[in-house]
Amino acid sequence: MNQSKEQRILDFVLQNAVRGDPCSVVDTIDKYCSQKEWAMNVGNEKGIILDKTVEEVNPSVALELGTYCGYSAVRIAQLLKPGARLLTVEFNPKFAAIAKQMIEFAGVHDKVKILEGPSEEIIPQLKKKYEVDTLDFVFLDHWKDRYTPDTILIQECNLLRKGSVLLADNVIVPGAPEFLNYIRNNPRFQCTNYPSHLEYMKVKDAMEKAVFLG
Ligand SMILES: Cc1ncnc2c1ncn2[C@@H]1O[C@H](/C=C/CNC(=O)c2cc(-c3ccc(F)cc3)cc(O)c2O)C[C@H]1O
Ligand SMILES: [Mg+2]
Repeated sequence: MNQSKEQRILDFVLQNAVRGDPCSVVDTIDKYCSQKEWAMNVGNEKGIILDKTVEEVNPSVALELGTYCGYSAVRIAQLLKPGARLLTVEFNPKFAAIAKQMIEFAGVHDKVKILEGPSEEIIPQLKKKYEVDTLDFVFLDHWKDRYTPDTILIQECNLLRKGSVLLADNVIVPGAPEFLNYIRNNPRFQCTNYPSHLEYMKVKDAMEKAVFLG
């Protein structure tokens, strides 16, 4: 049975990266996806924006929507303080299995929990089933038409506190126009746009940061 692209990315990491070294895992995925096969990892240019935001927030509890191969989960996890945790949501079991192996190889599995299922089912379970009080940081990188409904759902589930930070990938390409309209016109959020480029390409993209004002 021929391999998937995601399996080829994982195999390349297992053969070329350094076990237990998150940086080498991230760099190895970037090497593969820039030289061999493009894939929708946040990439290094937008990854630096992600890193700076995570360092600024220094979250105790972080949520990621759209794990995919685990690239951004590894980036986020390596920046977390002791005792802090990342919950990452992925509904494709094949991607979840790849990401699990990627995260374990990187040595950050004690900080990351992959929650398998659709975000609209997982988000309402965060408080009771996953013992979340509030979310300090949310990275949105799943289907772009889910950014708005899930941001609304997160608020309805009382998961944000004053100062919680949302960071959304791809607000230019593929684009999340409805989300930008919603979040920029919502007085409960303070928004900042970070122009960048699509991962591994010269195409313009951007990330949007939204701070919840309470
Ligand atoms: C609702 C829900 N719940 C749980 N997991 C969910 C979910 N929706 C998607 N997911 C999971 O997240 C991942 C999906 C991410 C969607 N991301 C994208 O579609 C995406 C697409 C591009 C892109 C840009 C230019 C092009 F020409 C082509 C593609 C670039 C990116 O950075 C992306 O994140 C995998 C999927 O199984
Ligand atoms: Mg993305």
